[in-house]
Amino acid sequence: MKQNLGDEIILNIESVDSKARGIARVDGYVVFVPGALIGETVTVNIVERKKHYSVAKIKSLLKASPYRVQPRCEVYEACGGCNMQHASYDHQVKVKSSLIEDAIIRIGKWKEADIAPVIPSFLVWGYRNKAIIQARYQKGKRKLGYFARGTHDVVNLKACPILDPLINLVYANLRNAVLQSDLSFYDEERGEGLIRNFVLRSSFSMKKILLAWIISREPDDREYKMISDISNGLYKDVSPFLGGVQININPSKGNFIWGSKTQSLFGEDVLVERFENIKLRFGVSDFFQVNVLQAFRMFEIVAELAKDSKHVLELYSGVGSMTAFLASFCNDVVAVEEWRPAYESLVSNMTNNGINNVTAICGKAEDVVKTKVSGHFDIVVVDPPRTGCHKDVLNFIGRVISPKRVIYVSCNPATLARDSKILNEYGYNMENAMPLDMFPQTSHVESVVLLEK
Ligand SMILES: C[S@@+](CC[C@H](N)C(=O)[O-])C[C@H]1O[C@@H](n2cnc3c(N)ncnc32)[C@H](O)[C@@H]1O
Repeated sequence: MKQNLGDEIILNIESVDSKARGIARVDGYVVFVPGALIGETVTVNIVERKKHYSVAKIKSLLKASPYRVQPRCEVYEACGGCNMQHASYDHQVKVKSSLIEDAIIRIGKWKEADIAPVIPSFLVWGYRNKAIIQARYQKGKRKLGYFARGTHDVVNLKACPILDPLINLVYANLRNAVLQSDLSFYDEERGEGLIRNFVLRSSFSMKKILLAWIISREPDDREYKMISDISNGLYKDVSPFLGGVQININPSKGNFIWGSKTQSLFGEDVLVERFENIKLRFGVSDFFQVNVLQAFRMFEIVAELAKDSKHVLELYSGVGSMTAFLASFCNDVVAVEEWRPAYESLVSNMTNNGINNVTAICGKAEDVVKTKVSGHFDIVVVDPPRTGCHKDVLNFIGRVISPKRVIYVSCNPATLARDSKILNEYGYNMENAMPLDMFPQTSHVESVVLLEK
């Protein structure tokens, strides 16, 4: 049935998609309803019409799901950060199980995959160790917060309930001080204004925070003094939690956060996270799993799966968190990481932990495998970003080194399904998939998949 913009209709929600949008069908035509849960009956208005689907906004709930709960965050409706706070945590976990099953079976075309239920997170609030706060000048006002869903409009944010409470503490003090100053915020349209972002990272085990000011140009003397004064004030207010403060200059027009020039204002320029006897350092721009307790659980799962292997190739290794676990179970590990600061942390993490069976290589996995990696590997472990593995990486694994086993760690079920299908063409079968909830209150889901020849 054709719907027009603004039409009011009643829908029954059949399922939920990977963006946590309820899905309803009207005469075979799909309607996405953000914020609706499975089993709900809703009155909606059509707000977007495309050739094959529509998007609708809930006007009223005629039948609410028993799993519907009051979102904890006061800006939840507008903010682009979380999309599942309106569902109970048990229900979120069930939805994620069906999302991963759907990706593996529908996109990946795996008929006999053994998919375990999602392992819930230890913490469901206050777990996230990283915040990227946007500072923007919009409609004549300075705003500090997250982007609204699907736009670059900033939603003013005072605190975020999924963040480590220590980050919220530092951010609250920072926010007050910055808004009291007259420092200018970045205007995306004009490419003017000084402050672009604040990045706050935390170490869960050491109770420390790193703060980076991302600014669009060299500050003048007055601006530099204000940044130093605010940072020093913060240092006094939230001591002993603030480990260090840095300034990064990013003059580019794009969305990438980091510029090439970083200067330390004071304190440390790395954090240390500890798990039993392993200590891992990471810099403010390095990748580090955002939910640390759940991440360590995942590394143990990966190391257990890899434990009978002698020679391991690990691609997309970051600062070496998983590498340290793999190295303790296997004879040797070749670890590849593209981002130079993370590679440097990887090298020092291995040395500092007395791990001497890891060869670290800095470069893009798709290039490194063609030029710097050779020899026999029993297992390849990959943990790529959301975009998945480069096709040359999959080709190298499947055709060139052809290990008996591949462990694929993924934060995106769609690219996992796509890549595992390609590996299937190279003769790998999916032995099992173990999803974990690394991102409570959102529809993201992490998985560890074992593929074997
Ligand atoms: C999802 S993280 C995994 C890191 C690590 N396994 C962990 O759990 O901490 C992906 C890592 O791959 C790196 N990366 C992204 N693209 C890459 C590429 N083409 N080649 C090598 N590394 C890449 C990123 O810098 C990041 O450190």
